[in-house]
Amino acid sequence: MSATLSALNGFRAASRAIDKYVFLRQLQHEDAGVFYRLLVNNAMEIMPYVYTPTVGEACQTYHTLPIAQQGVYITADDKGRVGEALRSRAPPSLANDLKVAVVTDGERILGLGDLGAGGMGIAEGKILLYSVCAGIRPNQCLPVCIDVGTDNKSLLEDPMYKGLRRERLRGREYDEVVEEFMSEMRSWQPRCLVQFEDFGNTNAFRILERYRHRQPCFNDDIQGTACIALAGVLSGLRTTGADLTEQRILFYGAGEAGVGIGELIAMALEKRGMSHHDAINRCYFMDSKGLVCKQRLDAPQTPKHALQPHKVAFAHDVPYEPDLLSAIDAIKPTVLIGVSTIHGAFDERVVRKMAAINPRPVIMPLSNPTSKAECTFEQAVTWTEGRVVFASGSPFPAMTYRGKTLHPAQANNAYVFPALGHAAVLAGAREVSDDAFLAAAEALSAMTTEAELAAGKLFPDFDSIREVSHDLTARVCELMERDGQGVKPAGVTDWKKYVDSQFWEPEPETPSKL
Ligand SMILES: O=C([O-])CC(=O)C(=O)O
Ligand SMILES: [Mg+2]
Repeated sequence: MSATLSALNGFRAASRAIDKYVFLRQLQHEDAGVFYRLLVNNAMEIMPYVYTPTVGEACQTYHTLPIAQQGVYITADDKGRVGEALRSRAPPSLANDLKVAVVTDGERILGLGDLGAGGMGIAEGKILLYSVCAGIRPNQCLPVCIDVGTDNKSLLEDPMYKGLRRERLRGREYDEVVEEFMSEMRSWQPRCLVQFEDFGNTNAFRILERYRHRQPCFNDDIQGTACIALAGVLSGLRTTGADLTEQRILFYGAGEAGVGIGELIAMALEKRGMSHHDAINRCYFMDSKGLVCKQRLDAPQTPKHALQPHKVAFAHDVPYEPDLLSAIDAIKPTVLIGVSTIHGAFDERVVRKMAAINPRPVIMPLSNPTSKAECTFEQAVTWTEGRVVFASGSPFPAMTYRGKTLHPAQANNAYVFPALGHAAVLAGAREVSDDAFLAAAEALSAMTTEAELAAGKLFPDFDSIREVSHDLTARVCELMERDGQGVKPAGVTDWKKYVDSQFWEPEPETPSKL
């Protein structure tokens, strides 16, 4: 039996999801060749165990797992010498050849909150997808966790916890650590991308604004999620035959994902001829205090209703609504997007209300992992009598309803961030603009076939992820060149051929191992 097949059997034999994760991580350490071949050849089956949702559990228990750390820790104690620490801890092969770093500070891991140094698991999980989906060589990739402490009390009290035992660094000192890190990354750029992952809301928006025009970087939770969600909405509308300009979109949750999606949808509407004001007015947000609206801007004297800066653009002149049901009644949304991390928030009354006002309600419970999803696929199908157009953040199984097999769509960021990142590297982009995310969303939706749409799949089959990423990478390179952000390397005439020549393939199985 081949080593890859025997590894596949071992993977399948592990019973719990976390055991499969540990099995794969040990394989990665012991035989990277077999590990990558296994992932590339079985992406759809294996992805949920190295990535969302299982990676969430791995981050929660990271310090207890029998796995070898792949990434590099930078800690608050490295302040003043972060660059040196990064260089000395990264594998020597990366010294002159680093293409992508995924960095987190562990403050908001998926919807699970502050997991401190356990956040390393998410950086290690996401970085794999650059190789498996978008063909960047594994030895040109680096996961990084900036450990500035944690505000998670149970971790601080856990004798096994290996991260810094202190409250999170904040303010100027925090910014200085990040600045030192980004400044060192500049020494590898422009042909090297930084992906920010799972930072807390306030830092995520601030850091992105500070660096997005300075060097090639993006935030996956704001921009990557926006891209895949917009692609899902566009495909959903292909299914129902409606137009984006006719939609009213209600977001339950107003953090990184929600605001990122709202801004990208507004850009898509502007491209279709709407004014900025009208476009922004199609997106409504609920946060934990109720509907985001102008009244809350005008009443800063009630601090419990005050709005954080990233929500202000969406504070429309509409009456305040205290809860989701009353907001649905008032706004009559055609699309409902869950980015709240509140399990079960789309309960039977909410989903039935969406079904009562829309012949084909678009419902997207995007919160991760599965335990945080606003509703399940089965609930959405049952409560809408099979009329829902559905995409979730974490995977759900297909189901039979009234004799028909229905497939859920998974709005998986993995469709977009690896391709966007690889494009930025190949085009030597000086920055990654929102136009690139908009173009990728439209292209990804257009790649979904009529047959896939008819089966409920709003995205191309995940088993074709390498072809999809290849195509997206080339298109985004073209756009970056056209917009003057990137350039063709000397001697290159055709982006598709160039992407092809740069697309890493895992080593084939050697005959001696057969
Ligand atoms: O990991 C995912 O699938 C999506 C994501 O970035 C998050 O939920 O933070
Ligand atoms: Mg994330």
